[in-house]
Amino acid sequence: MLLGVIADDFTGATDIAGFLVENGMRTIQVNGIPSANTEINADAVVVSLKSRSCPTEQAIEQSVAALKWLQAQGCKQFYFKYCSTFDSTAKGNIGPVTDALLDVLGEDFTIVCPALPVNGRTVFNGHLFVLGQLLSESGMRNHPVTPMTNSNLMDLMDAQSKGKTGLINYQSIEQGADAIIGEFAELKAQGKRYAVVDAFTAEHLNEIGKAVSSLKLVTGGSGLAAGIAKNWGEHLQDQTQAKQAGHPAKAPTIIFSGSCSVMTNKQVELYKAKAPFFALDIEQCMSNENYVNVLFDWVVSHANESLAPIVYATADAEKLKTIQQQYGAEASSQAVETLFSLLAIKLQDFGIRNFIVAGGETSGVVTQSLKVDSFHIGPQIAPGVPWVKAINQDLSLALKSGNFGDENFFTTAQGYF
Ligand SMILES: Nc1ncnc2c1ncn2[C@@H]1O[C@H](COP(=O)(O)OP(=O)(O)OP(=O)(O)O)[C@@H](O)[C@H]1O
Ligand SMILES: O=C(O)[C@@H](O)C(=O)CO
Repeated sequence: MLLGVIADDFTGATDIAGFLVENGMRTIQVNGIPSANTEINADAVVVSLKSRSCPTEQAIEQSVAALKWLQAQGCKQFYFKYCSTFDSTAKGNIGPVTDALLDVLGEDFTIVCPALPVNGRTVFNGHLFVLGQLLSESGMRNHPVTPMTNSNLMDLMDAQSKGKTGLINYQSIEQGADAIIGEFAELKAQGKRYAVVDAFTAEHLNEIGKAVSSLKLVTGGSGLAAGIAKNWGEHLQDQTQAKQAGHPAKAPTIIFSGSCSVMTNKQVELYKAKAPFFALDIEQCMSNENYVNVLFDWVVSHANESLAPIVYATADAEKLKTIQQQYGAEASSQAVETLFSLLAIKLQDFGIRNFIVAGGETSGVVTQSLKVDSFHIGPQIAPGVPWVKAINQDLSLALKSGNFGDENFFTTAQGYF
C-alpha cells in the first residue's frame, strides 16, 4: 500500500477515490476503520469517516485510529481529505485533526490545499473561491451545519489549530516544485506549522503534488490527488480489472437528496419535472413514527418507472432558515438523517440495489445504515462523483457532494446501467 487517505465524510471519500483511480492508482474505499486483520490489495486505500461535524474529540479519536490502521497496512504517505469548501467551524474539525495526525506521525509541517479547479474551487492569495465567488459570498454561507462566513484560509486555520499558518502564493507556485520546497523550508524557519497553497489550475496542483512527495502528511480537497498519484507512477500496476469491479448494474434505483446546496436545489428542481418525487415534511419526520412506512409505500409504488423516484429534504436557504428557527438546526437535521437511514434499510430489504445520494452527511448515514463496509470505485459520473460498488454485497451507490455535478446529474447517473 502506498497512500492512505483519511476522509472526513463519505462523499469526500468517493470524490478523492475517483480521482486516484482516474490517475492510475488501484483504490479501495473502506467505510470506518476495518478490523486489524483486514487485508487489502490496492495502491491506495481511502478510509471514510463521518467526522466533519461531530464533536472534535470524537473526530480526533476516529482520525488517529484510521491513521494507525493505515500505518499498519504499510502506507508510506497519508492524506487528510476535507471539503474543497473547507467545511468546519471555529473549533474544527480540520485544525484539530491535522494537529493530531501530525503529532502521531512525529511531523511538524503540512500543507492546506482545498483547491479543486475542475469544480470551481480555487485558492488565490490564500482566499478560497467557489465558482469565482469568495467562499463567504457563495451558497456555503448558508450551509445548515457548517456555514462558512470567512474566505481567508490562514484565518480559518489559525482559529482552529494550535500552530501558525503561512501562505505560498501563486507567484511561488508558478516557479515550480523546487521553489515550493524552498518555501516550505522558509515557512518552517519562521515557525509556521501549515502552509496554505494557492492553486487555480491543474498545473499548479501538479507542481504542488511533486513538492509534497517528501511530506508524510498532506491535507486538502481531492484536487491534489492527481498530482500525488503521479508521484507513485513507477510503482503502479494495471487497474483495468479494478475499474470494472466498480461498475453499476441495471437494478431498482432510488434517489435520496439531503443536501441543501445551491447546485442540489437546481438538480432536484430539474429532476422533479421528469420523475416521481416526494418532498419530506420535517414536522412529520420529527413526530410521526409511521412516516417512514408512508414513504416506503410511495417508493415501492414508483419503483418500476423508467426514471428512479426521488425523496428529498432539499430546501432553499430561506425555507431552511424557517425550518431551523421552528424546530432547531440540530434537531431538524437529525430527524431528516434518521428518516433517510430507516428508509434506506427498508428499501434495501425490499430489493433496491442502486442508491444515488446527495449530500455528504446524508451519504454517511445511508452508507452506514446499508452496512456497506468497503467499495470498488467505478466510472465517474461527474468530476468527484464516481459510481461505487459494495465489496461485501450486491449494492451500488453514487454519493454526490452537495455542490458537485451539473443540473442533469440525477438523470446522467442512471445512464451508466
Ligand atoms: N429541510 C431540511 N431541514 C433541516 N435540515 C435539513 C433539511 N434538508 C437537509 N437537512 C440537513 O442538512 C444537512 C446537509 O448536509 P449534507 O452533508 O448531507 O449536504 P451538503 O452539506 O450539501 O453536502 P456536502 O457535505 O457533500 O457538501 C444534513 O444533516 C441534512 O439532514
Ligand atoms: O471536497 C469536496 O468538495 C467534496 O468531496 C466534499 O467533501 C463534500 O462533502
